[in-house]
Amino acid sequence: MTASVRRIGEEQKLAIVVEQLTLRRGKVEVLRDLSLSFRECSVTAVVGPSGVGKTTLVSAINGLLLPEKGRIAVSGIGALDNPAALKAARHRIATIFQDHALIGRLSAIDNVLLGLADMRHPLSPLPWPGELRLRAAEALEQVGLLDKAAVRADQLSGGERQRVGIARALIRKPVILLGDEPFASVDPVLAQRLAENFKSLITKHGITVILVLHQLQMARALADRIVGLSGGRIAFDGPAAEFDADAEARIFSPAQKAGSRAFQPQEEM
Ligand SMILES: Nc1ncnc2c1ncn2[C@@H]1O[C@H](COP(=O)(O)OP(=O)(O)OP(=O)(O)O)[C@@H](O)[C@H]1O
Repeated sequence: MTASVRRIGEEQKLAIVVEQLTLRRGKVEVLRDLSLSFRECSVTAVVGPSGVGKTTLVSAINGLLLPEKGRIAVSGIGALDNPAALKAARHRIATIFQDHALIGRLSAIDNVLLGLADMRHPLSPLPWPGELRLRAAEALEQVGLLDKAAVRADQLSGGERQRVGIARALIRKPVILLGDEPFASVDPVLAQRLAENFKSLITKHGITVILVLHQLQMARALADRIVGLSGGRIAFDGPAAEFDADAEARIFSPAQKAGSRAFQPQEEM
């Protein structure tokens, strides 16, 4: 066992340790020898050009992608390298997905309850118990959507669906919350409100949060720390307040700022 993975049991302040992580998607090596750790109750924004591997990193932390090399350890669980650890991680980590991943024909509240799907048989015909419905209603209230609880997800706006996705993550009372562009489809004014509400929720519940964010203004406002990825590696790692124009330029080349994909991941030899 390597030093930083051992440290997770001893150093309570670390919630997650990523150590020398290398991950390939198809034939492309997306993340290369990446090491970083996340302190408990911290809010980290992961930024970088399109295709740089932000989603890949989040998917590795929530156990959806297994590292090819290196390891990921979560406080209280240890390395996520066996089925028992991955199962335990699923109980502690919740993820808000980029595409919301809602079921259109189900109501908002039933979609929120899907966050607890592992608590009962997936084909159970029984209604959800009252106390869990109450918990779902509370989660909807936290994102300001209680009045839409009975509305089908496919009749909600993009921003409302996004908020249902956030409520579905919150209902799990996660210790670690991962978000892949959680405010992407919300208009800027609502995104600002939602982000403020979100920040007070995570502060209140002492959750360790890692968010992939495209909007740098949002990253600076929401996060304590920014991690900037470029070329499969960490190009910036520091307090959000220090993520200045130079750091931004280092990560986003002018071509990428204009929307083209200048980043070319290293092809397999
Ligand atoms: N299922 C997959 N199979 C093969 N390659 C993939 C797969 N998913 C992603 N990739 C590739 O892996 C690389 C990293 O993708 P990833 O989604 O992690 O990037 P990202 O930084 O989150 O991008 P974006 O900001 O556009 O969401 C990209 O080059 C992408 O094309």
